[in-house]
Order: sequence, then C-alpha cells, then structure tokens
Amino acid sequence: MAFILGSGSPRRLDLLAQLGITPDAVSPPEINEDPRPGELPRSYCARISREKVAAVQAAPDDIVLCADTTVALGRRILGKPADAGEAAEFLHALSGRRHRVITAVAVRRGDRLWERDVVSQVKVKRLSDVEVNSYLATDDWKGKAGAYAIQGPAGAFIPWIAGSFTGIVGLPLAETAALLAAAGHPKFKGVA
Ligand SMILES: Cc1cn([C@H]2C[C@H](O)[C@@H](COP(=O)(O)OP(=O)(O)OP(=O)(O)O)O2)c(=O)[nH]c1=O
Repeated sequence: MAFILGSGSPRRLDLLAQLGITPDAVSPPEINEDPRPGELPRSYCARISREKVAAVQAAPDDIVLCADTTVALGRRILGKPADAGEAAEFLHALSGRRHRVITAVAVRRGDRLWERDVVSQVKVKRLSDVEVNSYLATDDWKGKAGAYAIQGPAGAFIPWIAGSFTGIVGLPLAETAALLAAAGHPKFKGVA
C-alpha cells in the first residue's frame, strides 16, 4: 500500500503533516476545473474532488487523497483569480459580507470511494481600496480560491468564521482523518 496525495497544494501537504502523515508520492492530477453552466458551488466542489481522485494513477491497493476548495458567494463560484484585476474584483465582492468556503475531500482505494464535504462560513470586514491594494501587493492571493488565504495576511480581514478552519485552508482534518481511517490507512489502524 502506498499513500498518494493527489494535490500540488503545499497547504494540503502541511495539513497532512499535522496528522503525522507524509505521502509516499505527490501526484497532482490535471483536470478541467471549469464549472458547468448553472452548476451550484457545493455540487461543483464535490464533482471536482471526485474527478481529481479518479484522474490519479495508482495501484489497486494504494490510497489516493484529493480535495477541492471552492469559495461561494451566494450561487457564484469564485475560483482562483486569473490576475490582479480579477483578484481585486473578488475582494471587493467579498468585502463587508459573509460567504461560504467549501472543501470536498475524496479518498479512493482501487474502485472504492469515500467522500465528505465541509461547508464553512467566513465573514470579511469592509475593505478599503488601500487595504485591497496593499493585500494585492503581497501576491498572497495567487493560486487561492476567492483571491485570499485566511492563514496569510488576509487573516486580518476576517473577524469571524463558523465551521472548520483547516477546511478553509484546504483540508478539513477531522473529516480527512475519518476518511483515511475508513479506507484503511495504517496510521489509523484500529480507529475506524
Ligand atoms: C479560501 C482559501 C483557499 N486557500 C487555497 C486552498 C487551495 O490550495 C486553493 C484552492 O484551490 P484548489 O483547486 O482546491 O487546490 P490547488 O489547485 O491549490 O491544488 P490541487 O488541485 O493540486 O489539490 O486555495 C487557502 O490556502 N486559504 C484560504 O483561506
């Protein structure tokens, strides 16, 4: 049995390390992450994590873990911003409002699949143009769904959350541990 992390996200590697798990291999899948017309954020997020885990090459006994983090403003999906202009648009849209951050986790072993999604709520304070511009200058928004990362300088913009902090960062640890135990990861022997 090898444990394969199907993710190029350094956050997910760090969060797994918090559980005391180091993957035997890291193998980020290449899939099309475009939402389908009219697709709602939660079903989109679950579909993408499932497609990611299906796209990773593995032996029948290997355990593969993938996840997807989606920022949802109402029915709108805010993906990773293409450039600073789009990041500014996202941050202004999030300013002074609550939104949801969904992280779906999928674990596969052979043709068996275990999945969970975790929905958290995040409140962003009202942001001035100066705050948005100084955050954009940090480049911390790059590669982050919704154009921010709560674990970075944007933490200063977030007075309140409800849900899973690790889920917002990219991998909800309680649910991930439960999925890995169900799939028979040796770290959780005797737990499931
Ligand atoms: C909202 C939020 C997102 N993010 C990150 C987590 C994810 O890495 C990223 C969302 O993109 P994802 O598509 O979930 O993941 P990824 O492309 O980084 O990695 P891979 O598909 O290979 O697993 O945004 C934070 O780090 N902090 C936050 O507060």
